[in-house]
Amino acid sequence: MRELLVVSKDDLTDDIARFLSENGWSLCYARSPETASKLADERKVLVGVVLFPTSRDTRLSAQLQQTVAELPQVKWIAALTEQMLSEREIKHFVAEHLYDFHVYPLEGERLTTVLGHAYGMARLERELAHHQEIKVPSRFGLVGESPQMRHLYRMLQRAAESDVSVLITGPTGTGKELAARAIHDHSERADGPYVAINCAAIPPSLLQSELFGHEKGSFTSANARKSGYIQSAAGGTLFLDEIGDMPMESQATLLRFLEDKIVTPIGSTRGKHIDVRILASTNVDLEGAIQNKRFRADLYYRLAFLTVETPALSERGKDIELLARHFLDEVTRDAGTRQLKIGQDALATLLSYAWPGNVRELRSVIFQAALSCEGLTIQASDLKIQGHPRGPYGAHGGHGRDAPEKHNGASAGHYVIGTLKSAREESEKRNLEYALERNACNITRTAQDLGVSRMTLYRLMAKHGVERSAIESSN
Ligand SMILES: Nc1ncnc2c1ncn2[C@@H]1O[C@H](COP(=O)(O)OP(=O)(O)OP(=O)(O)O)[C@@H](O)[C@H]1O
Repeated sequence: MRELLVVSKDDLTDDIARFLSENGWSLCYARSPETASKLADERKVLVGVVLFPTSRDTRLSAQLQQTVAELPQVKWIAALTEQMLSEREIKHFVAEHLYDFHVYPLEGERLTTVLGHAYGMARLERELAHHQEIKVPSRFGLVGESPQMRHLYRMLQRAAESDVSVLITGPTGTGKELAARAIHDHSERADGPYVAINCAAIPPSLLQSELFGHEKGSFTSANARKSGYIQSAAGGTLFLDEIGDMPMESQATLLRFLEDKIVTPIGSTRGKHIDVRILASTNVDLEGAIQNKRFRADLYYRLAFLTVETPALSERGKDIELLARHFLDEVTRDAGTRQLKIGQDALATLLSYAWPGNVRELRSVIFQAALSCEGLTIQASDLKIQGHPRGPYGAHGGHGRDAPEKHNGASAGHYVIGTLKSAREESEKRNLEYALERNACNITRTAQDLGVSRMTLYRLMAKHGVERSAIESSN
């Protein structure tokens, strides 16, 4: 049986319902956008019918349109009146959101033919989506085939085969953390623990005890004995992200540990041998930090037995397209958007942009575009990037980098509206962030809290550039 979601105030007439079930359709009804979204998720519905009222009911009609717009992964067929079809707003709605429409009165034969086509198309798209996922190749969990990435894979392989400390360098958002994980996963320690800590996120006064542990009573708030991250990573790998932010005091203790592999918790006199491999990463120039006496040279040499560099995205050429497709697959899978394509103009924009935020920025641009795109193809205008074209002199040079934001031609009158609008937008964003925080970033609960569907929540997050990870890590 094929699932058919029926969104309507009233049930289908008995004879139509019977005809549909005789033709292999199992009906489920939704009277509200929330139920429709729940059913579509739970039953993985591919096709839906929306029954508009036969006499004028603006409120109901708007609600039905909202339901359809919020479930773009479903192929919709609407039943409506001849009179509705003459309305401009409805024409737009039909063109943008529907697979097909059916003018009242409903006829079983005609309806099942259209439903059959819609179902066939939905299945085909799903299969293609599956193939496309496979087509984007990844190695070590990383996407990219450029010479720069091939070099990185060779270095990762070398790092995985040895057991020395590795320093991973590269600009922000280039995949240093993924690289660290890849080294661990392909090393002999893969079955052991992988513990990652961000040195910049732990207050300097706590880092020492977090890393090495402490005895009960060793300092005012040490109510109980606690083992540190190094000990939790015993037999595996400890990844120290943003090592450049490690305070000098902890640097000295870490250096001692790297020399003798003995951990002595704060307040203890007894050291313990721990077998752990250290990987570290930085996006600041450590050599400069050494010159400025903010980083110990001896620690640097201990950490950088091997160095692995993750390249800036702007140096990876066509990888940008591969990564964009990879993230499009990810958003389709996670947020249930329909299968989208990247248009030629959008691709040209992606390829010519300087990507100061690198892969992380590309991911967020693709997510935002996918969630806000109205049609089936992402256009350049869907990409929220401005002001950083690469210009004629290569990736980071040239005049393009600091190009002013696009002028929107706002007059004084527009400006007032603009400020009111931006105040509203700001408060929407704040509410969204608070709700996510209140609900520990759980999407279903946050959506319920705000009284919107999950899809709308994803759209709002994309619109305001709010990322779950940012909220989680600020807690
Ligand atoms: N080659 C890649 N293929 C697929 N996804 C990638 C790739 N590189 C980075 N990413 C994704 O980009 C985002 C940023 O990556 P990551 O956190 O590893 O960067 P980073 O260099 O450690 O950043 P930072 O310097 O800010 O700590 C993540 O979502 C990651 O999954």
